[in-house]
Amino acid sequence: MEVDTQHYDDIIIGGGKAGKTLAPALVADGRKTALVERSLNTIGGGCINIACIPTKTMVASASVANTVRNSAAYGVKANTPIVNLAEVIQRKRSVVQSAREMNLHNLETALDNNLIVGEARFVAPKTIAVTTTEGNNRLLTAERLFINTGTRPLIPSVPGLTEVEFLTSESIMELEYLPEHLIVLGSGYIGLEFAQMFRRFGCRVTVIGQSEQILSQQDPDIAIAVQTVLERDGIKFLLNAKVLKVDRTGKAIKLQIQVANQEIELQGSHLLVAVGRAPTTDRLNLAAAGVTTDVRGFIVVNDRLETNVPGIWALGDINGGPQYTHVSLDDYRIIKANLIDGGNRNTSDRLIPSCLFIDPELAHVGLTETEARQQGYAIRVAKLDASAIPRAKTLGKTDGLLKVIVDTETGHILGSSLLCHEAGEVISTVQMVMQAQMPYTVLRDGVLTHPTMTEGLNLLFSKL
Ligand SMILES: Cc1cc2nc3c(=O)[nH]c(=O)nc-3n(C[C@H](O)[C@H](O)[C@H](O)COP(=O)(O)OP(=O)(O)OC[C@H]3O[C@@H](n4cnc5c(N)ncnc54)[C@H](O)[C@@H]3O)c2cc1C
Ligand SMILES: NC(=O)c1ccc[n+]([C@@H]2O[C@H](COP(=O)([O-])OP(=O)(O)OC[C@H]3O[C@@H](n4cnc5c(N)ncnc54)[C@H](O)[C@@H]3O)[C@@H](O)[C@H]2O)c1
Repeated sequence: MEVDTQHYDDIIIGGGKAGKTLAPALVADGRKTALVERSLNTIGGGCINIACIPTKTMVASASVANTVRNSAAYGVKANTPIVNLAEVIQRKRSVVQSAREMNLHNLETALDNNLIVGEARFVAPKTIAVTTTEGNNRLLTAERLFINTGTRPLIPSVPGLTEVEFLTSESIMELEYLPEHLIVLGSGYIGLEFAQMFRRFGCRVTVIGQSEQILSQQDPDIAIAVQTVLERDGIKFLLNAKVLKVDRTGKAIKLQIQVANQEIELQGSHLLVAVGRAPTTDRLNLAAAGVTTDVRGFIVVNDRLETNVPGIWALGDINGGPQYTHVSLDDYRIIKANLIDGGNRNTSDRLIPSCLFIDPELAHVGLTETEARQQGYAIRVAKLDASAIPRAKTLGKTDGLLKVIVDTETGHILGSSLLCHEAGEVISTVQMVMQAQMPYTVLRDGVLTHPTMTEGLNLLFSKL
């Protein structure tokens, strides 16, 4: 078989947020660069195709359904909303399609023929083999390689699970009809976003969590506040639960579950599995490159994102760091600073915010109260009910709890969790004050526009 071999300065394997942003930067730096992406349907990476953008597009539809359903409270009469899931999915597809086309255009402009569409695997330390989607076998070698291949849904080993047709975060976004009763396995980010979305579309929803608390990394008071809000929407929770067996009987999926000391049976029409993400390293043949992975299969890197093999870096979810698009983007910035701009950046100096896109949103930055205490800080904690914020009252969006943790000695903010309308936006203000290492009094006394959700920070910090 004839194999075409080409040499590059740099090869990027996988075009997630980091990889697709790095490619044009390397080209602009004068490097002969190739980017290998698995298929034309995945151009642009997970975020735009199967993750952040499609989910938030569908969350927007769920929010409209909810607004219409509750319109009478605002003095506006509307009929009960009818959700046409096929049309919701069509809207999602069109948002994804336009993002993918833009990404393809950008990559082709930057890389020309060096955007290679096919799955890559290592055959030697600095050599990868790619069978392109057109069926050509290519060998590519490079001085430097950047791995940015992301993750896929983790499927737990539950007896019977693989014999029933279950949903993942990808297939649930292709359903054409609303589930009658959606069971969600996993009470983390993906589980909760889909649970509320489908509840607001009009489905019965039950969430199964293995711990006593949902969102296990959050403080208990915040996790309970989130659960309360979701229960008010009509979502049922089974916590401290272990699924023992899954079966299908006719159209129903039947779960045998141990909850505390009791064994119960739960039946639903659909089952979504959302218990975390697995790295896509298994098909990369990293052994041929000598790249080390951890026990879960994520690539081990140092704080400059270097693997154990000189000249090979790993960026984004695949390196085992926090799984967010903005972290993957910052991984790109670290590489650019160190390899292009002559700087010296690492992962240790960055503050990473996050936002769970339920309604109200839950945004977080820095340490939780539990973490601050574990790390030995002397702290002051303030909490504010979202209903105290004037803007929340005007909008009729008074659910939520805002919390901040401050270092008693320095007055610096150590962390904050905001469960309120537009929390994902408001948290950036807290983050900037933290990054600037300003005292919390800046947010207590700063003149903030009235009436905005951010103004709630005046009230929150006044409680300290
Ligand atoms: C349902 C869902 C919702 C999410 N919502 C949010 C959110 O709202 N905000 C947020 O910040 N994060 C969110 N995330 C997390 C976010 O999507 C990821 O952290 C982010 O996409 C990681 O990007 P990455 O750079 O690691 O690579 P990815 O975006 O995962 O891209 C990796 C690319 O590599 C390609 N690839 C894999 N193997 C190969 C190979 N062997 N050869 C060639 N190409 C290969 C893949 O096709 C893919 O295109 C969400 C995740 C999910 C699953
Ligand atoms: N808005 C956002 O930024 C956003 C949205 C979705 C996903 N993400 C990212 O994607 C990552 C993956 O999301 P996820 O929800 O799959 O993972 P997760 O880690 O957020 O939550 C997984 C949950 O499943 C539970 N679990 C694990 N095994 C289980 C089992 N066998 N039975 C029942 N429960 C089990 C865990 O205790 C955990 O609560 C997130 O951690 C986040 O970084 C971000």
